[in-house]
Amino acid sequence: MNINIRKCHGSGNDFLLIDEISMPYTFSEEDRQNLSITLCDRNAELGADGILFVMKSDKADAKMRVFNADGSEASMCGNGLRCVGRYVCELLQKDEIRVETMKAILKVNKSDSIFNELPTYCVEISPVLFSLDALPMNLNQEQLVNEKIHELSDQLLFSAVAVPNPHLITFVDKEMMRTNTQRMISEYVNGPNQLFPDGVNVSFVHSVEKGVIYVRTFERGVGFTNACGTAMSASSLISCILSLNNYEEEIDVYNNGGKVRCVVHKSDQTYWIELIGNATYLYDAEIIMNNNQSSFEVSSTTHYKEEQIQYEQLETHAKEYVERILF
Ligand SMILES: N[C@@H](CCC[C@H](N)C(=O)O)C(=O)O
Repeated sequence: MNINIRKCHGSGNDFLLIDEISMPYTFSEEDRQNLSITLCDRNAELGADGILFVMKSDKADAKMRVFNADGSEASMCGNGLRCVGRYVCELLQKDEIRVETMKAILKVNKSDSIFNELPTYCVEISPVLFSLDALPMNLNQEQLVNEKIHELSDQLLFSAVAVPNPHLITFVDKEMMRTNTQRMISEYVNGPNQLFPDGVNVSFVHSVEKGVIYVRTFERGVGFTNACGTAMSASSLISCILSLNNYEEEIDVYNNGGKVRCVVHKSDQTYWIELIGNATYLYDAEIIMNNNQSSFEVSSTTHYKEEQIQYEQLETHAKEYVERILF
């Protein structure tokens, strides 16, 4: 089987995008799972945090399905949606589209550049659900906002929210950022455990100053990634609930792969978030899968060199900033 892929990233959270609109692939569910495990493997030639399958939709301009590197499917992916949004906008020659995702149809639009001339897209992150059943999280209460979970830590205060993929968020100081605590908690809640039967994305967040946070995420189905778009959106939301930031105002969110901007909207008790950031293409490749889908060869690649060079400037700026605030 020959497959064309486009390697792309949002804040260094990298994906292999496969276009099922223009190409007549007929993947089974098992194929999608196998492709994710084989192609995303960092020890093989491509490597990525996940695969974005772009498909036809009868309800929106396109449909996105997201598979993590371990072959599990996620209900949403904020950084991935920016990449899919750009791809579909260019395909349909539009500046604004709607994309069907597992649980919602979401708006994506081309936006003013976040840094120099970087291709920048704004995606809607919603619905926002605080009910623990939505994650799911097994705790004998309705919601969890800035509270201890004794099974995980006797010190940290956690918030749980689904956007609609599940997130566990804690605001910490610099010292805590430098410890192994996030890895230990993340591995526990993403292994066989009573609290999160389906696992959860775990973010440690440092509030730098009004309007600026730093977020590091251990992603369910992947491990530590450079950035997680839904996690940065959920963290911005919790920062507003905790009065560290303001609703309807821009929040700069630094991460290990760069920087995005979030705006948290609230009307009555309903929330939604705008996630604004780069959608960068790295290269196109044609790959040949072997028959049992456990290995592949790359037959040709074309690189988007200019975009990569441009992005490196934002990456350098973000790395220097993070180094300064944390160390
Ligand atoms: N990196 C993504 C989220 C991908 C899915 C996540 N690992 C999950 O299983 O929920 C993002 O940018 O939001």
